Amino acid sequence: MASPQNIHVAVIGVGLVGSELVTQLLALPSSSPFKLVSLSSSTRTIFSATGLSSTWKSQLSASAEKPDLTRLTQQLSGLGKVALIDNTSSEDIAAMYPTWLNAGISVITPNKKAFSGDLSLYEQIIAATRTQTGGRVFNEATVGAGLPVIGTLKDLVGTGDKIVKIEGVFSGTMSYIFNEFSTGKPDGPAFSSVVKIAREKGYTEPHPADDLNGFDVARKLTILSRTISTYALAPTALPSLKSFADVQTASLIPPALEGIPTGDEFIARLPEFDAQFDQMRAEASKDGQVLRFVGVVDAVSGQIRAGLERYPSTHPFATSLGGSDNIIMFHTERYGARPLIVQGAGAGAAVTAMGVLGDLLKLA
Ligand SMILES: NC(=O)C1=CN([C@@H]2O[C@H](COP(=O)(O)OP(=O)(O)OC[C@H]3O[C@@H](n4cnc5c(N)ncnc54)[C@H](OP(=O)(O)O)[C@@H]3O)[C@@H](O)[C@H]2O)C=CC1
Ligand SMILES: N[C@@H](CC=O)C(=O)O
Ligand code: NA
Repeated sequence: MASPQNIHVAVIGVGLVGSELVTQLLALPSSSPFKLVSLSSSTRTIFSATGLSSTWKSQLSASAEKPDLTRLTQQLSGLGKVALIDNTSSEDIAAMYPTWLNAGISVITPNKKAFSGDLSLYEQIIAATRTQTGGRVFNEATVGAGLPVIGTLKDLVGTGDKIVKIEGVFSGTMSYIFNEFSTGKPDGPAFSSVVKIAREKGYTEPHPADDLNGFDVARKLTILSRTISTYALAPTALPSLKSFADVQTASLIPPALEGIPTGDEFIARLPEFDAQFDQMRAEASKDGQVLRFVGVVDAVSGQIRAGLERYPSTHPFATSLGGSDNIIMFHTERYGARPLIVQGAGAGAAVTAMGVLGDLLKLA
């Protein structure tokens, strides 16, 4: 039976996550309701109201058309039901969400910028989704990549449970780095070498300093805190964060490497600072401890913080994590004695694209 293909999909950003998302989307059964109509990189765009096919990569690289968000909005506005998927980390694209949502276009994204940046943008987004004609917004992959974190949190608070505290390892990059670097032994691989591998595995942000400075975790904690405040049935002690910069965050970036413009240069200079990380590892090991970069959203005290902490070598953060695993513990009124725990790969193209595509299925 022919598919109705009644949801038109426009994809912005076809890097690691974006190209995997398009591959997963085009591999859905032909009975799926999605029609891929537009693709954009930072330099080129293609649009076809009748649908794009598996030859999209060559079509996009052959296109002479430059991306233009105003024109794209006009093209999409006449199509009926539309989902726009933002796979960039761009603030400019994030700033367009209210316009798209107000035009009835739904937005799905792993991009954390809109939900963790300026509070007024976040408020405009939520307001737009609450109108009769507004599009819907889905951001499951912004925290824990494909892991069910945002959906779980919305279900908890939307059904009246009260969050006490959410704590865990929220960065796939930081998880990989410290799972490899700090195993409880006094020595091991150089810090800079594991950061380089995390980048090669596709776990890091486009600029790896955005992971090492703790901002990626601070953004995720901001998203969780705002999600609680937006959807909880009762008020909490959580502050109204003006942006992720309000989160108490301990950076791992040596001061001399602050502000280095490119990821390549940052990675090239990191070995200069291996000795100081070696020393931290050796000191933790002497006390039978490991280093882990963790985040906490405490809805009772109102404290939200991200930083490097030491845990006994027998702690679950030391024994049960591998690869880019995230672990997120929801301590709530209902899950009082033992927390609800979500754990698994928290970065990487395949699992992140799955989280994005899962949101598209929810929209359908
Ligand atoms: N990698 C991961 O494990 C995870 C990533 N995420 C998030 O997913 C998003 C994408 O990450 P990832 O794929 O790893 O990053 P990449 O750097 O691989 O891809 C980002 C892409 O965005 C494109 N881009 C940037 N600005 C624009 C623009 N204005 N218009 C169109 N395209 C643009 C770039 O295009 P060009 O190539 O032309 O420069 C680039 O290919 C980020 O927001 C990240 O935080 C979330 C969870 C996990
Ligand atoms: N760079 C991020 C990617 C997912 O959000 C991470 O390492 O967790
Ligand atoms: Na998730």
